[in-house]
Amino acid sequence: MNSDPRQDLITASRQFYQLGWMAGTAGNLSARVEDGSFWITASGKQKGKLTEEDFVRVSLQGEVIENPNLKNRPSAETSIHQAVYSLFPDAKACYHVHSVEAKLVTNFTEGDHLNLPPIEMLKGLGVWEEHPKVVMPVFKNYLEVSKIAEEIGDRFKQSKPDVPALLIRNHGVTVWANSAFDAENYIELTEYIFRYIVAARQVGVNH
Ligand SMILES: CSCCC(=O)C(=O)COP(=O)(O)O
Ligand SMILES: [Zn+2]
Repeated sequence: MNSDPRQDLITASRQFYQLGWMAGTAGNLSARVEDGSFWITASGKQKGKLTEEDFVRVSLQGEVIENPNLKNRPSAETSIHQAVYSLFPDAKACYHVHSVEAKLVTNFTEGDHLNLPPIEMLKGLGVWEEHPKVVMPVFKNYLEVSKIAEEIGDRFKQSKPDVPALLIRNHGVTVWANSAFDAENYIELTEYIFRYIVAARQVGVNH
């Protein structure tokens, strides 16, 4: 585990910003350190040009334990990162982005999950079956973010998801992984899958 993951987070954030997945201040990224606490983007920062001062280190319980700029507040969505790290103790990074497609696909289901197409890219998310029937959980988007985090905890304590990712309706996608490197891959893979779902609809392909 990288003892200070902020440069990895800065690089990933810049790339996602350039791809339009973290437009303006949208999205938040975090990564854990040895003691179980995690560095997370401070709230409201422009995601294309973060510096090490634009992060806050918080404990698994959400207490701020290191803050290079006293004007910083942790991301408004820190409680979701806390829920993810509590549910998945091996997770070392948690990335949340707001692409257009991640929002669009949540309108293709009224239920609490999205069916994923049986495409090769699922292997990158750990699904190696021949004809996979895999879903991604979809959660309601509450103004009170702690309610989203609570519902994530309640649902995933009952049963773990097929893939290390979840959607929040009309909001965005969140992934978690054992390293910052894998979390970046998972964001790229999920975004590809969402683009594929949107494109398949447009040309009338039904899985
Ligand atoms: C313009 S984005 C609205 C808030 C949000 O959903 C987000 O991902 C960024 O919030 P943060 O507090 O982490 O900057
Ligand atoms: Zn968000």
